[in-house]
Amino acid sequence: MMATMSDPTPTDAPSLTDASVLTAIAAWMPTTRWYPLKGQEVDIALETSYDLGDAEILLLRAGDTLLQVPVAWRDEPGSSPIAQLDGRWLVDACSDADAVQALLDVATGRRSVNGLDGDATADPAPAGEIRVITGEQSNTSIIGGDGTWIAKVFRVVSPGDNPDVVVTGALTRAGCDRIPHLLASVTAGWPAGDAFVTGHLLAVSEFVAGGQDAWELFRQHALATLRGEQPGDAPDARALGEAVATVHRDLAAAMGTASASEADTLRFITGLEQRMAWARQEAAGVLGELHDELQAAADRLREVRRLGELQQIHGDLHLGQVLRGANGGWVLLDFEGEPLRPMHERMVREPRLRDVVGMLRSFDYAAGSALQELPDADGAAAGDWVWQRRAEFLAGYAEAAGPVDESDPVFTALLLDKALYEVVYEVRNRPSWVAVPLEAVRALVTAPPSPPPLVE
Ligand SMILES: Nc1ncnc2c1ncn2[C@@H]1O[C@H](COP(=O)(O)OP(=O)(O)O)[C@@H](O)[C@H]1O
Ligand SMILES: O=P(O)(O)O[C@H]1O[C@H](CO)[C@@H](O[C@H]2O[C@H](CO)[C@@H](O)[C@H](O)[C@H]2O)[C@H](O)[C@H]1O
Repeated sequence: MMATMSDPTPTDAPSLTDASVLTAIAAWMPTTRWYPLKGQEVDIALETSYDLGDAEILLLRAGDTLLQVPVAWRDEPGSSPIAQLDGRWLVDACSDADAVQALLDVATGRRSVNGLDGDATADPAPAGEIRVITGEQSNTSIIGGDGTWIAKVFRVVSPGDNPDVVVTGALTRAGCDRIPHLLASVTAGWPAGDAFVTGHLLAVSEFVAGGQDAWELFRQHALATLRGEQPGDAPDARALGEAVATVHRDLAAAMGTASASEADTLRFITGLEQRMAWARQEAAGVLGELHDELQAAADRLREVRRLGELQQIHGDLHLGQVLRGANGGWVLLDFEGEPLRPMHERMVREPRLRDVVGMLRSFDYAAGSALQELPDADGAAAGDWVWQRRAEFLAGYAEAAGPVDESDPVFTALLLDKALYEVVYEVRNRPSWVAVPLEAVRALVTAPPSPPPLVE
């Protein structure tokens, strides 16, 4: 049973193991943006919990997935109530300033909690008034310390290192100036069968004040273009290419590189084949119509011969992971990798092209989402817009890191791999968006990408 910081006396609220509490949480989770199992029938069970005094971190087993749900009992519903039970409010602790302070104290080592370890390289300011980000997010991020830091609560928890802590930590130590530096983190331990495993729960980073979301900047420009307005200069995709190349250079310096062996290449092809099979199974309802084309594309994967240099990459690079700082420079966020990829696969060295195609897919998404909003707009104009951004980005990347060979089978294979992943992501999270990556898959398996004809 829990008590609040303002009222430390025991309460009459039900205990966490009470069926009514889990039932309430199970009903609430699918209403959140971060819940990754929407539309699936899964039983929810309490795996373990950590007592923060005025709040509690729950690790809930939902099918094969372990979910982090910090909660608190309060007298008032606050801004994110889960349920009223026996006269008290069970609330989402991520929206509760006292509970967020407790999480921060664990990260900085000021509060010791059985089963949790904090690790801080700086001394973040007290939480104060907090603000929870409301956006397209797989996790939950909270801005605190008078807008000086942002704490990310990892919603899906896995045994092993989370690259958002380890990779951002390595880039921070290397002094990379294209990322917000990592300030602190929390690791948890829990029993798993006969073993005892650990995994990251939280990362606290510098907050990029006045940062503008690259996704919104590019999407708004695409929208204005499709509306036939004079949109002005597009956001600087060339500088974005340079920024990505800089982070790749810093990652290589901080975490090393390796020349791909034949075994690496084979593993890479097998990985792509397995991901394609996974996507075709997970999104059978929408990918079924492309059965023959996907089969032929799977056969073409065997054309991949040389992977070149491998290194730690971002792993899920898209415009939503980029901010334009107050000084106009681009900053890359969220090194967690793809949320649908098992954690142990996310710190495997990869070709840098995977990040490059992630960004190219994102320009396509920006135009695709603009077309969804303006269904009568000119599809060819949207295509031109994408090709311009793509050319600018690749030119900037090439300037800092050397040219990208778009005819390389690795490039084509990774583009298709990303689009297939996106189809599964949208089926699970945003079914009304699925047409955007599905059209990309269709185009990639029916005709290779080629630029629009030059206008005389
Ligand atoms: N360091 C930061 N400074 C400012 N805003 C940030 C920072 N980190 C994240 N954000 C904002 O929060 C959003 C979600 O963060 P992100 O790390 O991508 O979460 P998720 O892994 O859940 O997708 C970003 O798109 C950005 O708008
Ligand atoms: O940012 P996350 O790590 O949570 O990434 C996941 O969610 C993204 C959406 O929020 C998803 O990205 C896809 O949609 C974006 C527009 O919202 C678009 O810019 C990306 O290109 C597209 O892949 C990402 O794939 C998923 O892993």
